[in-house]
Amino acid sequence: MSVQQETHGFQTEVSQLLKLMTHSLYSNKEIFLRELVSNAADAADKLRYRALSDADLYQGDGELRVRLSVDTDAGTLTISDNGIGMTRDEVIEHLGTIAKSGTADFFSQLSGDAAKDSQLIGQFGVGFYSAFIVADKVTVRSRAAGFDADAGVQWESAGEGDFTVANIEKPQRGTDIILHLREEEKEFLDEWRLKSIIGKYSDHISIPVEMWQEGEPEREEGGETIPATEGQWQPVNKATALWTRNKSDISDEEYQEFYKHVAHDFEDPLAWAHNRVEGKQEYTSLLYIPGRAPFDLWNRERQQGLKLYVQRVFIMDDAEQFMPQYLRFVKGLLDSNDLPLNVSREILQDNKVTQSLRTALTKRVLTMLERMAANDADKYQKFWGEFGNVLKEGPAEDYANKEKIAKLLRFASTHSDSSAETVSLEEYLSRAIEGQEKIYYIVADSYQAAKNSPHLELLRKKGIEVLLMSERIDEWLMSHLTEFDGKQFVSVTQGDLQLPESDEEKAEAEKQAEEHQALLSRFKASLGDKVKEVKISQRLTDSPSCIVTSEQDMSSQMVKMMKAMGQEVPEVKPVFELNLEHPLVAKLEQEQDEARFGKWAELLLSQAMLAERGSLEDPSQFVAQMNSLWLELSK
Ligand SMILES: Nc1ncnc2c1ncn2[C@@H]1O[C@H](COP(=O)(O)OP(=O)(O)OP(=O)(O)O)[C@@H](O)[C@H]1O
Repeated sequence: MSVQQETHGFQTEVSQLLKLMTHSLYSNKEIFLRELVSNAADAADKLRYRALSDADLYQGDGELRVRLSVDTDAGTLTISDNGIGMTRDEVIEHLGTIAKSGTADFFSQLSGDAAKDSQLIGQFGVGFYSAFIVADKVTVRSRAAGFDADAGVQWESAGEGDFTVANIEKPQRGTDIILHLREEEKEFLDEWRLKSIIGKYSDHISIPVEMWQEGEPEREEGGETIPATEGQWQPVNKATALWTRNKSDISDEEYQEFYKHVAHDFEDPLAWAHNRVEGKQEYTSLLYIPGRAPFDLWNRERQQGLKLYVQRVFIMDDAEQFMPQYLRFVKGLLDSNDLPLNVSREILQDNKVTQSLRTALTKRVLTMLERMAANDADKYQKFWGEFGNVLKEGPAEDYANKEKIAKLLRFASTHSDSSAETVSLEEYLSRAIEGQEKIYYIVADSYQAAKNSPHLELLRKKGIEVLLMSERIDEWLMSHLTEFDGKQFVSVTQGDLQLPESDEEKAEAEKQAEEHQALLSRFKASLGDKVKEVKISQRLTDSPSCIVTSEQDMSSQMVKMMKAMGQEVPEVKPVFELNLEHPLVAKLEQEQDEARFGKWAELLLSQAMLAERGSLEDPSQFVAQMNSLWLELSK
């Protein structure tokens, strides 16, 4: 008997997800069981946690477990737990909406191409809704811990546009998920098939997953009477929390499956580190590097962090205090013996134990990445492709580990002709030329702009490698990364390059500066306060001129970034550099007409500004000047 039946529509994204799932996950249908058992285990964890402060919640039933049962006549498979359960409001909220921020954006990216979308959906996680991969109707009966039998609720849906909810009597606490299997999915009624799926995906779940074992009548065997046995629920998984077992007893597959449970991911992780620490601090950690960035990695409201256990008892999901922001992609768990069982987010916030755990775990992740980089370059490259831009936040956030993080960075460079970020700083230094004391880099709007920048000309000629950066985060990174292995970073668009040069070269440069002092002064007089200074360039071979910013000023790239964020930026006057070898500059030196000289000088400056900044304050003036000179020349 049910009362107060209501019909609700699914949130649009849920309807989209349901449609997509049935089309794109057909090749790996059995994962629905992993997802539902994983939810049941989470529900047990949550109840155990709540019961720490209110033992009455167990209502005399503290043996938490999941049970699978089949009804071959009805064609149903039921996954039943005695965990925390759900109230009517919770059922409506949790099984009708997706509570992740950024979900709508995510769905707007889907292409309609099943193969592509199934890749994306793995990033998203399907959880409960995976029930509809194999069922054409799903009934959920739940009763929240702490309520009486008449507070049960029933949810039912055919997975199309809507679901119904009604109040019911439910004698036991917890949740039953009843799958009305599609005609072609009846294989999931088979006991052996179910056992093998549980063995494959759910061995590591810390509560028992049980199936009913029929009793046997009394029988005679070899003249002996074997007494009748009664039917009973039998566990079919190992039911010990994976991280409490010995490393040597755990297979890679088990680690991988456990990852999918804690991370709600579909794909295998790239690497993991499982450590038990005893002594002053006692804890076990199991940390994973995912194989792919989640869809909401850059979403500020995204939940992140480790699952926290205290003495084997689940305390909370997404404990973000144990990892710095720049390692926010790390998944896994921490089981501490030093934190109190009643620990809350507030207590964690400024707690000494938290601090030292965070330091230790950060180090573990960095070591894991170092190992990956050293032992499996391909894998590391995959990691870098997914999470490199997050790791670049590291030097700004974590001063103590700056050098370690710097070693893990990868860049594009003039050494290869590819935009792929593969060059490490150690590799860069191993190719430094004789006398090169600096690490040269350029930050530009795109790889092409960086690669073709006139500022690189002389360095190219001298065979000095330059790191080419063009990600949004790079300017920020470089404002915090000032040296590596005792060598300073130098932006090729800023200040003095301090290139290695011989005594003759030095003497030659000084001589040139003296000889052409008049030209420099003429330029300065003509351009006035449009420029800070006019200099002979050390960087150019092919271009006539370029602008650079002096070391104390904000770089052009930083100015652009601040402006894009709507910030006021003080005007930065460029240093104007001339290439004396260039015929245009040589010609100008001969120019007698001061007015004409002025026009040429302006034009050169505008060109250099355009090449460096990508835009001009007054583009139409530039065009007019150009046209007028052109006309004059063509006379
Ligand atoms: N067996 C259950 N007992 C109690 N609550 C449950 C159960 N199954 C699901 N829920 C509730 O429904 C919510 C949604 O479940 P769902 O599996 O869709 O997402 P999730 O587990 O939060 O994350 P993911 O989608 O990544 O698996 C859960 O967070 C939980 O609150």
